[in-house]
Amino acid sequence: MLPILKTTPDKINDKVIVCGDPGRVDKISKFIDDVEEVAYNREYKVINGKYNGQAITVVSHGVGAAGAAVCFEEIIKGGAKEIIRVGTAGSLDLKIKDGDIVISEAAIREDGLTEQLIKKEYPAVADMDLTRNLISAANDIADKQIQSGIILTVGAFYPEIEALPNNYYSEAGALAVEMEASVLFVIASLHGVAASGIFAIDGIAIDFDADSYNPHRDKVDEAIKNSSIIALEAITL
Ligand SMILES: O=P(O)(O)O[C@H]1O[C@H](CO)[C@@H](O)[C@H]1O
Ligand SMILES: O=c1cc[nH]c(=O)[nH]1
Repeated sequence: MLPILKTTPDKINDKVIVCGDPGRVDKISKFIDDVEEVAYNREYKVINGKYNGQAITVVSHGVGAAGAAVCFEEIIKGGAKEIIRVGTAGSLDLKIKDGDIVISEAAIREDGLTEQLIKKEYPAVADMDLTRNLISAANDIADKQIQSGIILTVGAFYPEIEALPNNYYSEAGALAVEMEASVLFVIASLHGVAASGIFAIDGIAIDFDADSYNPHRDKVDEAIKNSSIIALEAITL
């Protein structure tokens, strides 16, 4: 039993797409054949289906490191061998705008969780082959140029007395910020599982202004749709 996903290991396919929002699982399911809802417990919605004739699982992991880590550990226990995260992220580079797409080669471990699993010196890197597949599928599908590079994973979404470290890592060349990729890459690497990520940009997150954050716009939806198709192509190449 996978107690928090509330399903059994035989329901998890080798190829898994993960995303934060359970609603995005439904959107991705529109591109998949023979869709079967497997489980829906807490923020974790699990569906199975086929893409390019190959068995695929799609799972939501919610917002933030701790809940996502539970999902990643359980899908790997269930037998996942290749995992791609389809997410949204804020831009840390003024040349990368709303509706653009970023592919992650590695993630900075400001997630607040993975240091409880392994020392911070251990890198959070994406699998090279899956990342290459994403870049190649993106070049075939998207009509805009797609950037790939290092992204930032942070534990907090809303800053308080302390600011988010967005500007610091922007200066260091990070392309975008989100909240789960480093967790995925560390846990996947520790288990010898391949993982990568693709992100729809939903705003500029340099001098992050949480009050103006609004991912619910057509150009972001379009980038999420394209990212989903690119991920499905990449994982079945
Ligand atoms: O759109 P998702 O996949 O949830 O990704 C991003 O959006 C959420 C914040 O709104 C965080 O989970 C962040 O990583
Ligand atoms: O964590 C996130 C996700 C999307 N956009 C942001 O600015 N931050």
